[in-house]
Amino acid sequence: MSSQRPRIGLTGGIASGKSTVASLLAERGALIIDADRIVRELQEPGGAGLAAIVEAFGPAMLTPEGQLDRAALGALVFADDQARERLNGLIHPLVRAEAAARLAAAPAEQLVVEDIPLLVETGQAPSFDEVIVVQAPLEVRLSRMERDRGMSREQALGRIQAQASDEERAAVATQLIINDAGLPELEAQVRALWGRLLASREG
Ligand SMILES: CC(C)(COP(=O)(O)OP(=O)(O)OC[C@H]1O[C@@H](n2cnc3c(N)ncnc32)[C@H](O)[C@@H]1O)[C@@H](O)C(=O)NCCC(=O)NCCS
Ligand SMILES: Nc1ncnc2c1ncn2[C@@H]1O[C@H](COP(=O)(O)OP(=O)(O)OP(=O)(O)O)[C@@H](O)[C@H]1O
Repeated sequence: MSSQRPRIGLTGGIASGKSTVASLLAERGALIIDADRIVRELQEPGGAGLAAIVEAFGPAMLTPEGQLDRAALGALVFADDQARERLNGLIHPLVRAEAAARLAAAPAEQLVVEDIPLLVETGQAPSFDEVIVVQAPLEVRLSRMERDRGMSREQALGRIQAQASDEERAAVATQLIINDAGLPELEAQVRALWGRLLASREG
């Protein structure tokens, strides 16, 4: 077995099925580093991310209990490119530092998959040996966002437009997962991918 662990990234547009793919890989033994989860931890009261957000956008971004008002910040940044870029500039360096620390601390024998929704947007693709891209049809993604997150179609489209296109992500993918059918079909693709990742590690 090679001693050098491959760097594996997992990405895809909002509601494409990334977290589902991450869970299926975790079931097979991958360690998942979840960028969205790191963001949420940084945004807890007392976290460096929340302090930076309040400094940049003001106390209107807090609920009366002192938590991040996600709806208020989301309404601002998904309607205003400049505000979103400012938020990204504050949060992304903190996320990268925390992800790097977790990667360094991971057991050497375990395959680590970094689930990073904005991997392509943040220009990180060249740092990865593998870029797994999950894609699902636009209509399916929109109805998931309306169903699961109670978003209007306009809000859902605003988020999709704040991200890279399917073509941009496909251009840097080493593995495309097309999530356009049911869970058994998705599982079959993940099983094949896992076999290839293990084989390339051993090869
Ligand atoms: C704006 C916030 C408060 C909205 O919170 P909310 O609970 O509504 O959404 P959540 O955090 O669950 O994000 C859901 C999805 O939205 C998309 N998204 C989130 N932030 C961004 C962004 N800055 N640009 C483009 N898409 C984004 C991603 O696909 C993400 O998976 C939150 O997304 C946030 O703090 N974003 C900034 C940090 C970031 O860039 N996160 C993305 C992954 S590193
Ligand atoms: N093949 C599938 N068949 C049925 N439901 C699916 C399938 N793939 C994903 N889903 C469902 O679609 C929803 C969105 O999937 P998931 O949370 O994995 O997407 P995501 O890309 O991680 O989303 P986000 O960007 O919002 O974090 C979930 O409710 C999930 O159970």
